[in-house]
Order: sequence, then structure tokens, then C-alpha cells
Amino acid sequence: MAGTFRITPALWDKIHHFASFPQTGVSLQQMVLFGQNPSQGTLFKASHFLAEELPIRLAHRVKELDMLPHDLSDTPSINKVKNWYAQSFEELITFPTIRLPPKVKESLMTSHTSGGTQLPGSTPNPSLVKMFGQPSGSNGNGDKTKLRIPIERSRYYAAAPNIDWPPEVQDYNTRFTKTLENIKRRHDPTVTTVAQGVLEWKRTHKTQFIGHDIQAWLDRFYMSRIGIRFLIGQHIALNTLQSHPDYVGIICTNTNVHDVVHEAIENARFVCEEHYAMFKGPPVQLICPMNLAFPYVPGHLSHICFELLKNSLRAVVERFGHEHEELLPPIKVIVVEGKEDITIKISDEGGGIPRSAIPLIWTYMYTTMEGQGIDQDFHDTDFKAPMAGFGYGLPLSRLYARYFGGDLRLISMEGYGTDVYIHLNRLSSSREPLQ
Ligand SMILES: Nc1ncnc2c1ncn2[C@@H]1O[C@H](COP(=O)(O)OP(=O)(O)OP(=O)(O)O)[C@@H](O)[C@H]1O
Repeated sequence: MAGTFRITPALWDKIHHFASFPQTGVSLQQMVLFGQNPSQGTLFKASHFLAEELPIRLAHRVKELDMLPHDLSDTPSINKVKNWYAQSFEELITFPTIRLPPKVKESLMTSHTSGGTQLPGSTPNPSLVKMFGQPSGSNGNGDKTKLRIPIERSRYYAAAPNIDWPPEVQDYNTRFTKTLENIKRRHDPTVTTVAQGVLEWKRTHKTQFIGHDIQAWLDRFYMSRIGIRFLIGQHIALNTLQSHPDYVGIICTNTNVHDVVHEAIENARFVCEEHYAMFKGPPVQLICPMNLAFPYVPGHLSHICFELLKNSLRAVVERFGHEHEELLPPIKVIVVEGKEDITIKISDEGGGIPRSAIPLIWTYMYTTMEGQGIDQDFHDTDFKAPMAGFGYGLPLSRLYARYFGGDLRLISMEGYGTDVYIHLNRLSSSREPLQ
């Protein structure tokens, strides 16, 4: 039953063991190349990569959730989240492996270089190496250090040979995908529950502010969550969705920036109109080449744009009021493609932010929206789309931008307005920033 999970001493040992291995980052490019037209053999290799990598990432988080500064770990909500991570960890390390006929095993181990694509070798996971027969805890050179196994020995080639994969391979893929779906669902309310934990902590400690150490942990924790959910979401999509010429899992190889930004504008204006009971929200001008496209996760991009546009719309409405809708100054969105980056600039005339508040806007739970915030009884599974009030919009959007090697910057001109720059790395070769 949910909520009754307990971390046994034996499980703690495993968690500490796995947390002693480094996490292995992947890049968008690798995921695209790896997931193109996957066979059951390729999906099996991807399962294997995740079955090694996810427990390592989860173990790092459990350990950290248990050792947070200033007694934050003692709050009931943080404890709940820790148990979710530990339970998912346990499900993955106890996931039944399969015995493969030697010929199939050999096919999976063979280098098939057409396309030459591989996921990086994650640090060998002692509970899984039996499937491929790699020595436990070894770096492949015979010494028992925890070094990554040499890259030649650890490649999972996308181009798995063209053989008839036995039914047990497909069966394994189906079961593993189901397990990942359950895990993903379990962790849906993580952001709100952690936020709840920080609020509980603030209440107990009678403080309004979180220190640098907690802020840094939240950045690390949410960044890691983005990564874990990207890997899981990608795997589920590869295993369950019909193939589409523009999609590899949840990555759209041809993400049309104009379309995504346009949709975000419409959605943000809709929320603004509902919130302020306006007939028409402030106008938004979009200047963007219609055919500008690049590989990205459209969900990430629309999340970032939606959050920033909501901020700008709110600032404009709160500065000028909503009686004279036709007089509101437009928000300008300009999208430009450079060699390295695609940059989206969102400029509003909403009056800007005082310089003294600039360091605060990147902290979690800083908001100037009154009467909002997550209260004690907040049970929603994730943030719905209210106008504002959690104080998560900016810091989380920056993490999404950074996840694939981009960034988010804000420049305010107090008394006039704010410019926000979303930098998106169009080369898509940078690896996840994991810590
Ligand atoms: N374009 C802007 N103009 C003026 N102030 C802004 C702008 N963008 C952000 N801010 C200020 O920064 C604060 C934090 O923004 P952030 O997006 O992180 O949270 P929020 O909008 O208050 O809540 P939510 O998490 O629901 O988005 C806002 O409450 C607002 O005071």
C-alpha cells in the first residue's frame, strides 16, 4: 500500500553501494540517433542501459534526501518523497532478468556500426551484469575499481542485427516499460510534495527564506528529476508509440519553434484572460521564421515559454490595469537562429523588477503574487496552470533550458519592463548536467 514503504537496513546498504557509482549523462543527439527505428534488440539494450543507470541516479537522490541540511529531511513530505525514490530503486534492482540463448546474447554484444550509435556505457551495475556476463565491479581490465568500463566494452549499439528476436526479448521490454510507467506515475507529485516539505520546514523554523545550501540542493534535485523523467518518458514512448517521421520517442527532430511559441502564447493569454476576467489579454507579437526547426523536446520548450509569457502578461496587466484592454502595450517575442544557439527574447513593458529582488527571483517559492502558494492541504498531482503564485516558474524554466545545454537570462529595467532570453543549444550534443 502506498505510504507504508519502509527502507530496510539491507536496502540502505544497496542504496549506498549504488550511490557510490557516478551517474552517466546522455545528450539529445545520442538519444535521437539511438532511438531511430529501434528493433526489439535495440529496445532491449536501452532497457538494459536504464536498468543500470536509473538505480544509480535514484540512489544518489535517496542518499541526499536523507542528509539534507538544517533538518529538512525530517519533514513528513521530504520523507514521503525519499520513500518513493527508494521504492522505485528497489523495483528496478529486483526487476527479473532473463536468460538469453547464447546466440542472441552474442548478437546483442556484437558491434554493428551502421549508424555507429550507442548510448554511453553506464557504470556497470552488479545486479545486472549477469545478463551480459561482465565481471561485477570491474572496469573490464581486471582491477576492481569503480571506474567506468572502457568504452569499447560497454557500447550498446543501436544497429542491433537484423535477426528474429525471440519472444522473451519483447516480453522483457513490455514488462520493463510497465514498471517504468508505474515509477513515473508514483513520482508525478514530487515537485509539489518537495515544495510542501520546504514549506513545512519554513513553518517550523519560522523563516521566510531558504539558504543557499537548500536552494542549491533544490536545483540539483529538480535537474536530476528532469533527467530521470526524460529518460523514462523517452523509453516509454519508444516502446509504446507508433513511429512518426518527425519523432524519436518524445524528441521531435523537427520542432518548429514558431508553432511551439505560438501555442504557448495562446495558452498563456487564455490563462491570463480567465484569471483577470478580461475579454482580451495583452497583445503578443511574435517575430520568428516560420520554418525554423531543430531537434528538441517540444514539451520542455512550451513549458518554458508558457511560464515566461504568463509572467510578462501578469506584469503588463498589473501595471496598466485591465479596464482599457486596447491600450495595453504589446509583449514582443523575437526568435533568432545563430550558429550555436536559437535565442528567444521575450520583452514586456510590465515595469520590470527592482534590482534588489533580482537574486530572489531565481529562488524557489519566491513570488509577489499574494494569497497563492501551496498550502497545507495541497494535494494536486502537479502544477496546474494558475496565473502565478508558486514561485517555481523562473527557476524551473531555467533548469529545463539548461538541461539540454541552453540557459535562461533575465534583464530588468525597473520602471519600464523586463527582457528574458531563452538560449537553446541547437547543436544538441551537450550531455545532461548531472551532479
Ligand atoms: N516579466 C516580469 N516582470 C515583472 N516581474 C516579474 C517578471 N517575471 C517574474 N517576475 C517576478 O518574479 C517573481 C517570481 O517569478 P516566478 O515565475 O518564479 O514565480 P511566479 O510567477 O510568482 O509563480 P509561478 O511559479 O506560478 O510561475 C514573480 O512573482 C514576479 O514578482
